[in-house]
Amino acid sequence: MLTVDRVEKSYRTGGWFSKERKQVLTDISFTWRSGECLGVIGESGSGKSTLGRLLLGIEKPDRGTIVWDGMRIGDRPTRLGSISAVFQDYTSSINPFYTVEQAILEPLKLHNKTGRDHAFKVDLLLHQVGLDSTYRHKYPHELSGGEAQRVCIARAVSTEPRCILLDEAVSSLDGSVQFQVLELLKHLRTVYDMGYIFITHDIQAAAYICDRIMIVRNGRIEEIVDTEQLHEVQSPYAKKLLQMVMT
Ligand SMILES: Nc1ncnc2c1ncn2[C@@H]1O[C@H](COP(=O)(O)OP(=O)(O)OP(=O)(O)O)[C@@H](O)[C@H]1O
Repeated sequence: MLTVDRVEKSYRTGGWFSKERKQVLTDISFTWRSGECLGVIGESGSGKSTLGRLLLGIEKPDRGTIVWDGMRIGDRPTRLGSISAVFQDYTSSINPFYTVEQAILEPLKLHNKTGRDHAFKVDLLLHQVGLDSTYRHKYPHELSGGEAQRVCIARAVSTEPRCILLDEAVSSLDGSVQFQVLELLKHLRTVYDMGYIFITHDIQAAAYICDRIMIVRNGRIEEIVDTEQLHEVQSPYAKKLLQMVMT
């Protein structure tokens, strides 16, 4: 379980010596339950990716705590094997000089988990994301957007984390490919018994894959709602956001 308690985050604006700061996240508290898919939706600039970086321990909050099963997510041993990530920009997510096999093995090496059976493991992961063994020796520039994102997903899954944070992971893909990757994520979730934190501005994609949806506005949580009750959101902002996509 991931518990976020009264998290605040601001960034310095202006130059190095400026004392002015922009508040990006304010009083963020919620819980991610093991195995669930929690959507985080909001308009551009609402602080979704900043929240994602804090949840991954890449950045620290100014105030508040983020705790994974009682341990701080900022501590490397806590997050290794617990949470991994897939980002929107799949082209820069993979080292251009790495083959697909090297890219997939990278996190396993970090975990000292590369055994003699690594070729088998890569084949299995490729198969699970819908790619065949011939992809092992390809380079990123030889992949389509959908294929590259599948490789990123295989890499995120390789260490068998309990949660994958997906930050706009399907947003750059076109319609049918987006749908295929959402289907793949649904499938992998059952195979690996894991959950997701699904950051997106796309309510429809979130509604398709998520159990609960957290609506973020100007760095604050506006509302958290079960996806089944999405049409019953309470706050005027959430209602407006929904109307915009439903019409
Ligand atoms: N490292 C940083 N330094 C300064 N300001 C930042 C930094 N990262 C984010 N911000 C600011 O924080 C605000 C929220 O950005 P963030 O990327 O978290 O929003 P978002 O909801 O993910 O937006 P988008 O959907 O467009 O990616 C923005 O105003 C952004 O300019």
